[in-house]
Amino acid sequence: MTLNLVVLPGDGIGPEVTKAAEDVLSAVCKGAGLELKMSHHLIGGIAIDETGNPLPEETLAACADAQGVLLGAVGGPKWDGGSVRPEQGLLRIREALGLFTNIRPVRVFEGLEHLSPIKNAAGLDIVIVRELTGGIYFGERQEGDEVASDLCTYSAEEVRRVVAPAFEIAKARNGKLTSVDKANVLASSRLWRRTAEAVAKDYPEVTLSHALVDAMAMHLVTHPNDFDVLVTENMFGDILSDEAAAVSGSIGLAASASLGAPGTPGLYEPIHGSAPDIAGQGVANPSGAILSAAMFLRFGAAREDLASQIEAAVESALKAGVLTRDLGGDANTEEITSAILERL
Ligand SMILES: NC(=O)c1ccc[n+]([C@@H]2O[C@H](COP(=O)([O-])OP(=O)(O)OC[C@H]3O[C@@H](n4cnc5c(N)ncnc54)[C@H](O)[C@@H]3O)[C@@H](O)[C@H]2O)c1
Ligand SMILES: CC(C)[C@H](C(=O)O)[C@@H](O)C(=O)O
Ligand SMILES: [Mg+2]
Repeated sequence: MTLNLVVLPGDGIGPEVTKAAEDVLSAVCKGAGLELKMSHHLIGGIAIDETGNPLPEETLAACADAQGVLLGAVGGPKWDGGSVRPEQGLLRIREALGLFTNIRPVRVFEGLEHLSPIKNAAGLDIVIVRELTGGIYFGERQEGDEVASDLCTYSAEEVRRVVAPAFEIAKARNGKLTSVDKANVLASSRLWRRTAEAVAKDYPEVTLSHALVDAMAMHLVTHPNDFDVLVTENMFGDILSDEAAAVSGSIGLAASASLGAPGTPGLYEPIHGSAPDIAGQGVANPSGAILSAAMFLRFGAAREDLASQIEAAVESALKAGVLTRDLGGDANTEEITSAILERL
């Protein structure tokens, strides 16, 4: 069997962390007798520099043909203020591939409990399911000098199609789902809540509760262990997932999978950005990218066994104290990657 993966390294630390993830994927596939074909394409700032377009047609065509896409990160100060922005490439690829479900697991790894900024995070293991192709990110935008607006629109179908997989994930875990919204203010959130309630009827084994996003932001730093699976709209999910990742010790640890209709290619990327402050130094934490590669094997290749192998190797390297700077250590990207490779 051949796995066909498109790699989009992007900007800043993107190429540093995707290189580490590629090395790990190659090793695991080789060990399992799987052929892994990888091709590299442009996205983000580097794509603007080379083609004027943050998502060249050629990149999109390659992604549409692949089994999965591994992305590093896009953006950076070089392109800030320009009329074309690297982030547009990322939003366009999510939209073009129809990646409406973004799965962002967050865990406090054994041995790293002390790195959490909160005292009761030990054992944290939650999954944030973020809607990824709707809401304020994709609504009508008006940008004037004195007035600007971004419209947040959701249809019931857009809510249903992301809430349903969140229920599936909750059903396979502890049967607990929290839907996060701002239903005390926003009409789109009231539709979100009603729709979640309607979908709940198909999942009698899952207990659905609701939380307002401001309170949820607080719960994540006071008693995050009370939660298991969260589902929420695009912007709330963006913010809460960075917060949850910080609670786990570092944003460098957090992975994600963005999925669309069955049979279509998913996008696998760490949740962090291009980290311009450390780019080019070889010190970025590649764990989020490597764990995203594991999610590719799980969701894009149906190889749960190989995904678990990678996750166990990452956990073991971290537990052994091979830590990058963001985790208080002095290992560089290459050293943590080697430690993970040794454990595979
Ligand atoms: N998916 C993406 O491509 C993505 C995601 C978020 C931000 N961005 C873009 O990235 C650029 C920088 O954004 P930002 O600074 O707000 O967020 P960021 O996630 O890039 O960085 C925030 C902080 O976390 C640190 N950090 C992030 N990833 C790390 C890693 N793997 N190892 C160690 N430390 C890490 C950085 O050094 C920085 O101090 C912006 O242009 C933004 O739009 C892109
Ligand atoms: C870079 C940006 C467009 C992106 C988002 O807001 O979705 C990022 O923050 C993320 O979390 O993937
Ligand atoms: Mg984000």
